[in-house]
Amino acid sequence: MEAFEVTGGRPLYGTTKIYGAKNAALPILAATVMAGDVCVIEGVPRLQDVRVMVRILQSLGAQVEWIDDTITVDPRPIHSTDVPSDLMRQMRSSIFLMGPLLARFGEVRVSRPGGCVIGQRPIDYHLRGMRDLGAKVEEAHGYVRCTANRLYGTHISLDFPSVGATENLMMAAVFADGVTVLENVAREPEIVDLARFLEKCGASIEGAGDDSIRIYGVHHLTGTTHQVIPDRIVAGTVMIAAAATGGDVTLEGVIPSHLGATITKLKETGVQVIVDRDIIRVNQGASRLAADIRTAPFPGFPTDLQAPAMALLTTVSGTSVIRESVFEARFKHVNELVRMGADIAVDIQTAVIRGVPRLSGALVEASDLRGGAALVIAGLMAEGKTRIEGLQHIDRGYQQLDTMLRDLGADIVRID
Ligand SMILES: CC(=O)N[C@H]1[C@@H](OP(=O)(O)OP(=O)(O)OC[C@H]2O[C@@H](n3ccc(=O)[nH]c3=O)[C@H](O)[C@@H]2O)O[C@H](CO)[C@@H](O)[C@@H]1O
Ligand SMILES: C=C(OP(=O)(O)O)C(=O)O
Repeated sequence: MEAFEVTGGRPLYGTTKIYGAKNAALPILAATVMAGDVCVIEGVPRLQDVRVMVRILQSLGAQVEWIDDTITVDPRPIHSTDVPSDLMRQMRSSIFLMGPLLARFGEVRVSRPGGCVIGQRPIDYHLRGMRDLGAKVEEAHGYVRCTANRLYGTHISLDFPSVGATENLMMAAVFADGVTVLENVAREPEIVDLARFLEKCGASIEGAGDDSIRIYGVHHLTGTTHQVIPDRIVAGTVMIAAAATGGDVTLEGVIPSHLGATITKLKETGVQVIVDRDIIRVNQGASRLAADIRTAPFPGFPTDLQAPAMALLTTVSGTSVIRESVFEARFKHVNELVRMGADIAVDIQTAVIRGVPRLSGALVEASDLRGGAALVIAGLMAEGKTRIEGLQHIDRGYQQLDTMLRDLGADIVRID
């Protein structure tokens, strides 16, 4: 079993370039199945989830070539609309095949998707939306089958601005007859990136990035070339790691407006953050103050940075409160942080963190992606050695996190 071994106490210093976003690349790769010609997707991170998406596309019949950070998909030979259930189970993003396959072929068969276990994560908004667009949705034996001769534009209002449902329904509506209006939708930058990709292929979409999106149905998409946006969650993780170790790190190739809430919270803890075009520099200031965080859909503080932020707050002076308002069970890292000496009390979706002078290295286990990143940050902060197991979770979303941190001066090795 692979593990990270981290010896804490070394501030991170230097410059790092942020690669493309997993949560943008995955829906865009799924959307290529709707294109009538070859699509070239650039800036794709080398991650386990992307490998799974490539295998799904290949299993459907697409020709896929992956060289460095560029994936070329020829969707024309696709002949299957049945997504293999062993691949469905490996990540949440497998659900993104539902909208595009239904839109192009009028049918799709999927099983329930996997992904981080951070709550129940139902797919009811996706299914209800497909029904509203005119699809017949049948669920049996753990599979969902959607069929439709045609999809029809309609008004859909989400109960909660779900990122995945917004993306899936936006894709499904691209070939629907007439106009589809999606309301109370998510506004995450990854949704805007997906809309930009679809528009380059010939889709007609207005309002992505706002809470209401209009999709004017078209009959055909072409191929295109598209560069995926930088990963704001990886950027935020590195910023928090720099602050937590009292270092001085410059991030290149970022979009600072995607990180507004993260920058604000870091500044509240006394960290100096300097923004200059596509560069962010994080420099640990003199004070390390407590902060209260409430996660929320974009532009609020991202739930994906809740766990890394909690690691940072374990050793600031004073008491911090984190309220996780997006997922009902996203505190699995708490017990592991406590194992390292943190003082954290959880009441349902609220965590109260009382700052302690220092963490101490321990054997801990990641049970989800961002919780795993939090344990790595805690290891960098702690006295002595920390061994982090459960790397399969971390590798789903961070491209060689150990190498990236080692290049910034961290003492971290991957051991078998
Ligand atoms: C691949 C990807 O992009 N993953 C991101 C995406 O996940 P994902 O798209 O799964 O997250 P959602 O925005 O859909 O989930 C938000 C909330 O809505 C609920 N919900 C969602 C759909 C549904 O049909 N019914 C329902 O009740 C969820 O259980 C959750 O409580 O957005 C999350 C919220 O920013 C991020 O943490 C994930 O990193
Ligand atoms: C929760 C995440 O991923 P997924 O939705 O793929 O499980 C994440 O990226 O933090």
